[in-house]
Amino acid sequence: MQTVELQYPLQNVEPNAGPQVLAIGDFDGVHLGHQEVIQRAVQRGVELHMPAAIMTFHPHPRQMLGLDTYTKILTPLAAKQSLLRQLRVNTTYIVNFSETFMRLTPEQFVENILIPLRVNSVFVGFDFTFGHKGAGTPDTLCELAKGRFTVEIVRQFSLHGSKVSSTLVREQLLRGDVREATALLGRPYRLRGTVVHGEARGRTIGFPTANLQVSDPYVIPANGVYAVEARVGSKVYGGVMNIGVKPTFEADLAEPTLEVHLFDFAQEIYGEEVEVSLLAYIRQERKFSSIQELIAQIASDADQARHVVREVKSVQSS
Ligand SMILES: Cc1cc2nc3c(=O)[nH]c(=O)nc-3n(C[C@H](O)[C@H](O)[C@H](O)COP(=O)(O)O)c2cc1C
Ligand SMILES: Nc1ncnc2c1ncn2[C@@H]1O[C@H](COP(=O)(O)OP(=O)(O)O)[C@@H](O)[C@H]1O
Repeated sequence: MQTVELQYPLQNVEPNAGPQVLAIGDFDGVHLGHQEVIQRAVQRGVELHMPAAIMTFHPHPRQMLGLDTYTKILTPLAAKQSLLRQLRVNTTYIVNFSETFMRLTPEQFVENILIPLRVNSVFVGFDFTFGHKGAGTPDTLCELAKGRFTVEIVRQFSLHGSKVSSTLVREQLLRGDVREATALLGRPYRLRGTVVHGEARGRTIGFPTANLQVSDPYVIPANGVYAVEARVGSKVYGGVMNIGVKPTFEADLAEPTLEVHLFDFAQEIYGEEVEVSLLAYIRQERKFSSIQELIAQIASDADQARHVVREVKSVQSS
């Protein structure tokens, strides 16, 4: 997959780039609804013998527009690119969501961006909006195409009776419902970060925990204990993660810490990148009246998490 960064006005579009199929959207989360739009575009590309491209925006438009609740993201750019590659997208256009780009009218977006890219068919979700203040809708896009490209509007994708959306995924994560988030995403929710030093207390209680400093402004799931899988280098380990403020030890931590105890693992990994997949929520974090009680509880959490990891592995291999 090639990645092309676009600045407005366009400069680096090859003048004789062939016609192509294009799916447009923010695609934060690359959830099942997004996957439907993307897969339909990819499929059409195959049928028409044309490359399939995705157009996405960076930074996230809602972030640029200062809508507070959306400053946290589900899939940072690198994760999104890797998912798009797996979906067999040929090109990803990353449009710099600048002040100038933000002010384009729907007509300018079509004439100055889509037409120069020689789009043959454009796929968008039913609730897609574009152009200054989101004035353009899928219907506007059909009108502005004036027969030069086709527009396919992908209808609402639902699961368990609800519209699959990035907002719903966020809500489920903030409630700790990672199983539902997994269902909506079509894969577990993943967080990437670097292992940093903590208080070096974990090893003294028999459960060393790799403290994760996340690499991007991720949506952090609800505080609590989770069964996880964690990729360290090229290997994946089962583990148990605590997201929280450690009330047993700390008076008032402002930000939750993310710490993972990896099963059957004994290496020093400070400074390394770890990618954690959240598999299941186990329990709320709480304050224990003694360290012994906390240790016993962590041991039981670890047993439960091992069970979940085994279950997930057996489903994957069946
Ligand atoms: C599975 C697991 C569950 C945990 N649950 C709690 C908890 O309920 N309450 C709490 O205060 N700390 C909890 N902790 C955090 C421990 O207090 C923490 O790992 C320990 O203090 C080590 O911290 P350090 O990495 O800074 O050395 C949990 C940790 C793990 C790995
Ligand atoms: N099974 C394990 N799971 C997580 N980290 C481990 C494990 N075994 C060794 N480590 C190492 O130990 C560190 C965690 O030890 P800990 O005593 O909790 O210290 P810290 O407070 O610095 O996190 C990890 O960052 C990692 O380098």
